[in-house]
Amino acid sequence: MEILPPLKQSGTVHEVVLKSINAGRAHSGPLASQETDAGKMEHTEMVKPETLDDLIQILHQIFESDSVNIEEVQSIMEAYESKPQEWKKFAKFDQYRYTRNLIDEGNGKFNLMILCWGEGHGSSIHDHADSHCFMKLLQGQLKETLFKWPDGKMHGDMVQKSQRVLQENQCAYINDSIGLHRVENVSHTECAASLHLYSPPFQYCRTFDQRTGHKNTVKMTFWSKYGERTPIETTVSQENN
Ligand SMILES: N[C@@H](CS(=O)O)C(=O)O
Ligand SMILES: [Fe+2]
Repeated sequence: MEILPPLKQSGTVHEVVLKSINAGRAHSGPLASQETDAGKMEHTEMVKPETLDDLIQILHQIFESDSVNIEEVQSIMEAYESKPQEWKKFAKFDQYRYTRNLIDEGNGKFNLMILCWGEGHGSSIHDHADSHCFMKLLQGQLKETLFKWPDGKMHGDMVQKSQRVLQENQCAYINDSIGLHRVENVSHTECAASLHLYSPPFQYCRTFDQRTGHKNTVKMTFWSKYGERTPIETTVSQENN
């Protein structure tokens, strides 16, 4: 089994220092980096989001900028300690499939949503439409299996690159250059909830048949938006992938 590629390729040592949100923010925004004498140790001061609302506010600030620092977003999302009472109003489960529940449209820069996974629920193998995808575990565990893009002259199953189990509060990252993935709640007794941030937002993605590598474009819909069930007439049969 292979470890997922590091997000940061440089030789710089990166240290994240958590600050309380009340301790005041650096002028440059939620995260400020500085080099030491050696020029190798990079210290990062980061505001720790105390609540989900804090986290959303910080994400809005970060995404005001045109360039996204993947590590920064991942660290901020990981630093939020999941408290179910803060997000349970968005977490709506379905008996048959995982649900996608929109929380925030991030000023058009990102979509933030909670995905609710019942026992045994999973996604098909899919891409992320050239967007950044951050996925933080709010409750339970999820298994993520990473696949290579099919190369057209495939014989047999799609090639699996790695597999890992994400634990509560961990935040994973994927984009199309890293590969494709499938996410599953393999537990037969526990449900799971995950917080996903996609930037830029997207409505369509492609799903892949594990045996043949054949792909399909699917429209992704929301089971609920801002805590309200999406009206039935606007939901199509394909609720998710
Ligand atoms: N990317 C999937 C969820 S997951 O399996 O990462 C979605 O947005 O529905
Ligand atoms: Fe995904």
